[in-house]
Amino acid sequence: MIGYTPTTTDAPRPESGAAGIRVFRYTKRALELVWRTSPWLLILLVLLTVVAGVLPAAIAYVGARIVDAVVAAIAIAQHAGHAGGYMLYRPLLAWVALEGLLVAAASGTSRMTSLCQSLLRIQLGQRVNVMILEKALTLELTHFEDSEFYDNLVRARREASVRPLALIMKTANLAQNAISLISYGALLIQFSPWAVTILLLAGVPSFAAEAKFSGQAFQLFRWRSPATRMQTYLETVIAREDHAKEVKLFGLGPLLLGRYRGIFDKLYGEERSLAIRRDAWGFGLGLLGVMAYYGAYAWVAIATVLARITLGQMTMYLALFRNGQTAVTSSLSAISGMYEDNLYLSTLYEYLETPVAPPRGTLPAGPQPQDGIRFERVSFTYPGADAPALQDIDLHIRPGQSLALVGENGAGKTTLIKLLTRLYQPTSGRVLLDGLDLQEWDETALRARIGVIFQDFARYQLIVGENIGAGDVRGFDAPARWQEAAEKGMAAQFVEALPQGYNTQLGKWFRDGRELSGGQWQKIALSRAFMRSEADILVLDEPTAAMDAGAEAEIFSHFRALMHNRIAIVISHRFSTVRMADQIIVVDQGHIVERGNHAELMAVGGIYAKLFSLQARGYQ
Ligand SMILES: Nc1ncnc2c1ncn2[C@@H]1O[C@H](COP(=O)(O)OP(=O)(O)OP(=O)(O)O)[C@@H](O)[C@H]1O
Repeated sequence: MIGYTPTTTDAPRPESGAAGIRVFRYTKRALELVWRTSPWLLILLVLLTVVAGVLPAAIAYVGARIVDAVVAAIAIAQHAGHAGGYMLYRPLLAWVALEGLLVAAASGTSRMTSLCQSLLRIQLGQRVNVMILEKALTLELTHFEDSEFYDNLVRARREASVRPLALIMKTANLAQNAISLISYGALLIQFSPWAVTILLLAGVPSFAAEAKFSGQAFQLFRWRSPATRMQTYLETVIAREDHAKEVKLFGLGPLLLGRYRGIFDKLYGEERSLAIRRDAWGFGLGLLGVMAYYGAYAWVAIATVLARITLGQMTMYLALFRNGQTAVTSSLSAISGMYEDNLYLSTLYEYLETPVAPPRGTLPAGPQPQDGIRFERVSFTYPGADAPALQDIDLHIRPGQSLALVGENGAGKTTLIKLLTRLYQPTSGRVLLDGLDLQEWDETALRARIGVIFQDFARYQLIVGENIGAGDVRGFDAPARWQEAAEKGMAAQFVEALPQGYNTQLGKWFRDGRELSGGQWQKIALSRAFMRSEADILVLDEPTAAMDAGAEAEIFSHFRALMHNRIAIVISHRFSTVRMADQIIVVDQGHIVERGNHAELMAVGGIYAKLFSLQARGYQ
C-alpha cells in the first residue's frame, strides 16, 4: 500500500484543549452573530425555550392530579355505586383533557423550535460564509501560500458555519433544562430536599468525563487537519475533469485511491479509539444515574406504602425524578457540547481575526511621470525559503521602452513581476514607479496602471465575454469593450466563430460549456490584459508559449504598435520574441547577469548569445 502517513509532525498536537482558549468565550459572540442575522427568530426562540422549559413540570403535575382523581373516583364509586354518574368522572376528564392540551402544546413548541432553527441555520450559514469570503478578499497572496493558514480557512469554512447555531441551540437547551429543573425542584423539594440533591449530583461525573473527551475530540480534529486536506485534494484529483486525462493515461487512479484509503485508516484508528473511550466512560458513569434513579424509586414507593404521599404524588415524583435526570444529563452534555462548539468557533475567529496589513499607500501619482519603473538593489526571499529568489536587482525602464526577461526555469523572472505588481514586498531595496515607492502608491491607482497576465492565468468558468472583461471590472459586462480587447488580443476571430460568440459558456463545470485549446485560452488571457486600456505598463509572462508561430509574430507586431509611450515587459523562452525588445535582461539564480539589446548581447557572446544560437540552430 502506498503510505502517506499523517504523522504527528504534520501538525504538532496542541496542548490540552482548554489551555489558551477561554471556554465559553465565544458564546457571547455567537449570540451577537445570531442577533444580527435575525433578531425576530432569536426572540421567538427564547420565548419557545421558556414555554418548553415549564411544560414538562406542568404535565407531571397534571398527571399526578389524574391519578389522584382516579383514586378518589374509585373510592366514591365503591361507596355510592354508580350513582355519581357523569359528575363522578367530570374532574378526572377535565384533568385528562388538560394534559392532552399541554402535550399538544409541547409538541407544537418543539415543531416551532425546529422550524426557527432550520431558518436560522440557513441564514447563518450564508452569513458566516460571506464573512469568511469577505475576509479572504482582504488577505495577501502570502496567506494563501501558508499551509497552516490555509488549514484554518478550510476548517473555518467546513465546520464553523454550522457551529454558531449549534452553540445557540445548546444555550437554549441549557436554559430550557434549567427552567425545567427549577420547576421540578420546586415540586420535588416538598418530598425531600435530599431528593433534589441526589438528582443534581448523579450527573456530575458524566459531565466531567464529557468535558474531557470534548477537548480531546477537538485536538484530534486539529491534528488531523493536514491529512484531511490531503484527502480533499486527492478527491479533487481523482474526480475532477481537469485531472482526469492524466489520471487515466498514467493509471494513477488505484495509486491515489490507495493513498486516500491509507489516510482514512490512520484517521479512523484515532477516531475509533476516542469514540470507544468516550462511550465506555459515558456508560460507566451513566450507571450512577440509573442507580440514583432506582434508589429514589424505592424510597418514593416506601413513602407511598407508609401513606406519607398519595399514589398520584408517587407517580408525579417518579416522573419528576426521571425527567429531572434526563434534564441534568442533557444540560451537562449541552455544556460539554458548548465547550466543543467554542473550541471550534475559536478557529473561525482565529481566521477572521488574521491580522492584515492596513492599506499601505495613499498617493495616486508619482513626482516624475516620465521616470517609469526602477528597481533599486531589490532582494526578495519567499516566506519560509532558505535562499533569496532575487538578489540585488537594479533595473530602469522608461515609458515607451520594452523589456524582455530571459533565464532558466526558476531563475526568478516571475518573482520579479510579482514584486513589480506589489503582490509581494521586497525583503530589501525598493521598487519605484514614476519616482514613488510602490508601497506608497494607492492600491487602486497602482492597479489601474498595470495590466498583467501570468503564465498560470485563471480560466474562469464563465462566458467568453466575462473571461475577457475580467481584466477591467468596469468593463466586465460591456460587450463593446470585450470585442475591442479581443481584437487586440487576437481572440476576436475564433470567438466570433463560436456558436454563441461572446456569450459562449467556457469550461466543463456548467451545462453546454465549451473547452478551448491552450492557445485559444492564451488569446483570451491576452485580450484580458488589453482590457486595461488605460494601463501604461503591460506585463506578459510567457504569453505566447501555447500559440502557433504565426499568431505569435502577429501579436508582437501588434503589441509594439499599441505600446507607444507605454512600458511593455515580456517573459519568454522564444528568442524570436525576445530579440525585438529594447532591453533584454538575463536572470540567473536570482541575479541579473547580462543586460543590453539583442545586438549588444550577441556581441558579448555570453549566456544570451549561447542560448540564442542554440535555439536558432534548432530552426535551421
Ligand atoms: N510562491 C512561492 N513560494 C516559494 N518559493 C517560490 C514561489 N514561487 C517561486 N518560488 C521559487 O522562487 C524561485 C524563482 O521562481 P520564479 O517563478 O520567479 O522563476 P521563473 O524564472 O519565472 O521560472 P519559469 O521560467 O519556470 O517560469 C524558484 O526557485 C522557485 O522555486
